[in-house]
Amino acid sequence: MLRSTMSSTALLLRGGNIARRIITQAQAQAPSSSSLSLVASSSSSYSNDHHFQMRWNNSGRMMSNGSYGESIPDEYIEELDETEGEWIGCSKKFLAPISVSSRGSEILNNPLFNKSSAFKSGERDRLRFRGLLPPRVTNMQIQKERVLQEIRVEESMIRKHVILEDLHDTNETLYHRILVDHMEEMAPIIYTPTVGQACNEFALRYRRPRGMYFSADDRGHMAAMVYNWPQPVVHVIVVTDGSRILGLGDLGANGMGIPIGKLSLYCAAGGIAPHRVMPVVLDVGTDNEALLKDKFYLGLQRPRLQGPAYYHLVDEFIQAVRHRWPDVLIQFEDFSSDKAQKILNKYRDESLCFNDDIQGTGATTLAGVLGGLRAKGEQPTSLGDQRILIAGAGSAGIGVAQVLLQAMMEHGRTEEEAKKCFFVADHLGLLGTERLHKLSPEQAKFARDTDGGMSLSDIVNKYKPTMLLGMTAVGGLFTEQLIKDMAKHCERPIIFPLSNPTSKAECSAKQAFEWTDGRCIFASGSPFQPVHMEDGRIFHPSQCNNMYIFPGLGLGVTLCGAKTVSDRMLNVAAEALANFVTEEELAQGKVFPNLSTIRDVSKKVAIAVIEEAIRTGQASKLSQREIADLDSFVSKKMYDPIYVPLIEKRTISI
Ligand SMILES: NC(=O)C1=CN([C@@H]2O[C@H](COP(=O)(O)OP(=O)(O)OC[C@H]3O[C@@H](n4cnc5c(N)ncnc54)[C@H](OP(=O)(O)O)[C@@H]3O)[C@@H](O)[C@H]2O)C=CC1
Ligand SMILES: CC(=O)C(=O)O
Ligand SMILES: [Mg+2]
Repeated sequence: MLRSTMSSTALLLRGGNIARRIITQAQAQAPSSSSLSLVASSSSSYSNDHHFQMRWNNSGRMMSNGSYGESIPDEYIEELDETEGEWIGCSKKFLAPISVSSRGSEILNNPLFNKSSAFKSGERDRLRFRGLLPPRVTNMQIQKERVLQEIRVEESMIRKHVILEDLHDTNETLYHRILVDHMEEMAPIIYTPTVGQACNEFALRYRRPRGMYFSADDRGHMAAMVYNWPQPVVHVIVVTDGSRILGLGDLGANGMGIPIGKLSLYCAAGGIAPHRVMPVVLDVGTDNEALLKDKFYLGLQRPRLQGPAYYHLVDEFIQAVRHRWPDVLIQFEDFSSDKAQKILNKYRDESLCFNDDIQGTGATTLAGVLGGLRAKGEQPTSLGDQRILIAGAGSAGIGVAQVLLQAMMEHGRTEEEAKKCFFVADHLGLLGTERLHKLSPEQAKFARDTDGGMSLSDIVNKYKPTMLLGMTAVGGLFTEQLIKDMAKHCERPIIFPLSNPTSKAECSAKQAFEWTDGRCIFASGSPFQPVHMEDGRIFHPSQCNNMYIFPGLGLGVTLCGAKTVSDRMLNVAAEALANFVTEEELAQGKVFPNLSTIRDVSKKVAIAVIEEAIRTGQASKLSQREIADLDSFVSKKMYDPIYVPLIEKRTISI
């Protein structure tokens, strides 16, 4: 955008490219200007909130915020000239420099700032590490190719994971660039299924600190401990107590791999800046016998805290982080189901938090189910006509049931009518009212008056469900007979084995397609390869994983300043995700968009969530101008991993 007056020209720019060329362009357009102003909104890197101005006058003098000026150093211009970037709209994208107080090897050892061989010669001099790097300067593209080559020649998924996490610990910008550009290939490495193995082997492979640990021994210290975190502002925390990591059970402090993996997705898929996230393990001990005896295990080797002592510890942690960062979003992740719902119920109305396994999974599955109905040529309103068998009555199973129930009610069903659509089973069979006293209030809602204890197989044959959703963490639970019975009663059954990692999936994609002769609509928690049938048909399984919801949900609520995460927000997030699936994808049997589009998905989810926040008066941070163009506002705020010029703090302060 170019604003011009008689005496000055201001360019409003975003992102990054070449300062000198911008100035030249502006001079050409406004040759009579006596001064030029570049207003660079640094949404591009490091920050969702840095915003500063740099001004140059026509004789090449640079003034920061108009108040202080000096000549632009030649090497600085040269460096910006060489910077990669792209044009945005009619204007040049400008890389807003980051001023740093560190120097020399401190910068090279800081993964947020390090660019390794991509540091230009001017930066090497100014920041005093000339000679500490090999002389040849390469760009990010070359670096990316080298890492991709290293990953691709490696066959073991865990070794690929190690390569990527090493990069994460040394150069976050390159790490996130690779995730953004190759999400489909990288997600199974940094996330499910490989993150399961990474957690199992976390202590063995421990290298560098990442995240924070609050342990049972830290009681009374947490309010002070939060100030040990080096970043002044945190937007998103993912916290686990390690008690139910994927479907792998109690992994104690080894569960740290999950918050780290989820937050990588927050940055790459959701556009939250990496220095604004904090992975956390609440180490309350472990009941995993093997870990209690493992000499390499790094968590507390004692039984888990239980009862009031456990909840006091959780509370101390929440109060501590809220004290330092009142607006931070807390995502509860992989807490065992007995604790998960209680913690959520306690904090959900008073602070910005949600439980990903309950609510994120619920919203994601709703989107998949709506996609499935579309694929069958049915309207969303037909949701309330479905018969839904949910195997697994833990956080995930009940979370999905709650979100689907809510959606049915939004489509006009009463709660009593909607509840009749559900058949929820645990390892004792169908939840029935005869064991209400043993069920949580959330489970009790789905208990049926008749047939309590009925097996999955009997439920399928008696009630002829149209959907079979698995959240049991029991690999192979969906047998050939069960799936064939589903297909006998329903032309196009929706079959979602959602347990993670792959070894815990209730059935594989190949099994589901083969046993239904290709008629099922399939999605799984962990990814499966396309299935090639003997008759030559190819089926494309989708991945139904909460990664499609939480990054956008988090982006939306943190950008708009929401105080809580409401049920409606989950519902609109699910609809935004469902609407993103194209007719072409549906025709291929996919009910989720391709992972390569996940940043766009997250943007749409964030916008839907913000619109809901605006509707309910929760969007306290937004100006009228931002509200008027949410698409551009959210796009601008999304972190994009590109190298930003580093300058010494004394030159310009942000
Ligand atoms: N795809 C995704 O996005 C997500 C997937 N998940 C996955 O879902 C799974 C479950 O998570 P969560 O709910 O927290 O775990 P829980 O352990 O709390 O729940 C598991 C449930 O499965 C039941 N179950 C166990 N065996 C059987 C059986 N043979 N038949 C029927 N039900 C059985 C358990 O019953 P009982 O209590 O009686 O033993 C329990 O109700 C995990 O594998 C997790 O990775 C979770 C979140 C998101
Ligand atoms: C995906 C996820 O959150 C889980 O399996 O727990
Ligand atoms: Mg989880």
